[in-house]
Amino acid sequence: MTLPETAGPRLRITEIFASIQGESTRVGLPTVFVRLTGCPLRCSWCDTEYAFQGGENRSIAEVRDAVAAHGIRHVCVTGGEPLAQKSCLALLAALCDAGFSVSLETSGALDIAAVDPRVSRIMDLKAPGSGEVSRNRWENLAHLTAHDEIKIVLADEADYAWAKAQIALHGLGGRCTVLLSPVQGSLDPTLLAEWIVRDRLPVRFQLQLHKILWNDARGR
Ligand SMILES: C[S@@+](CC[C@H](N)C(=O)[O-])C[C@H]1O[C@@H](n2cnc3c(N)ncnc32)[C@H](O)[C@@H]1O
Ligand SMILES: Nc1nc2[nH]cc(C(=O)O)c2c(=O)[nH]1
Ligand code: SF4
Ligand SMILES: [Mg+2]
Repeated sequence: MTLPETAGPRLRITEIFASIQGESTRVGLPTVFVRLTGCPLRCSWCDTEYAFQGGENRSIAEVRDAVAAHGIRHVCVTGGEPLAQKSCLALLAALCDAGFSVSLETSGALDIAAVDPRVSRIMDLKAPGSGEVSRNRWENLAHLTAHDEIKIVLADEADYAWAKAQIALHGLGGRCTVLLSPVQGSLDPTLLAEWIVRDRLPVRFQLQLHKILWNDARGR
């Protein structure tokens, strides 16, 4: 007997929406976002606090079908902290099985080793200005491949100095793409761009494109 499609593990979901990918090397691609509810971190500058609670329970099949209904091949699983829900791993595999090109946005505080290798993992390293630097799971670095990306979000010049030191210490530029992104309204993007060029950093400068297009609107 086959189980109904709504059986099995359920995930707490804040929203599923179509937009333009605003971050990572996939920037600009039409993408469906699946935002999982809840996060064990509290980054001082988090722009998605509305995902800390609430949401609705959905089965993996329901999420997959809701994604498919948008008719877009790129999917970004984000949050909140997606890996804080155990069933996220099964969701990522199910989305890959369904033929989507899948990326995952994750804080870097949880183990990324069991994520399906077809998924591009966009992993933050939390800088001191986030207030969560102690949560970085440094063991994760060993699991990253050229298919993944590291993102460091910078609140100020001290965060930039920290990022520069970590890039050198861990040879981050040789592992995968390293994205440096300013906290909007906190660090002047032009200054960050100039520091990167001055220091010849092996990184990719990033602005959150969706905020340029839609400001801080929810579901964009
Ligand atoms: C909302 S988080 C969700 C995924 C996961 N919890 C994480 O931190 O990667 C998605 C991405 O948005 C970034 N982000 C959140 N608030 C930001 C802000 N104010 N400025 C720039 N990036 C921000 C995070 O650093 C992360 O890379
Ligand atoms: N357009 C758009 N692109 C994004 N890329 C990563 C996002 C996220 O919140 O993780 C995000 C988001 O919230 N909106
Ligand atoms: S880990 Fe991600 S969702 Fe959680 S507080 Fe930090 S930026 Fe926000
Ligand atoms: Mg966002």
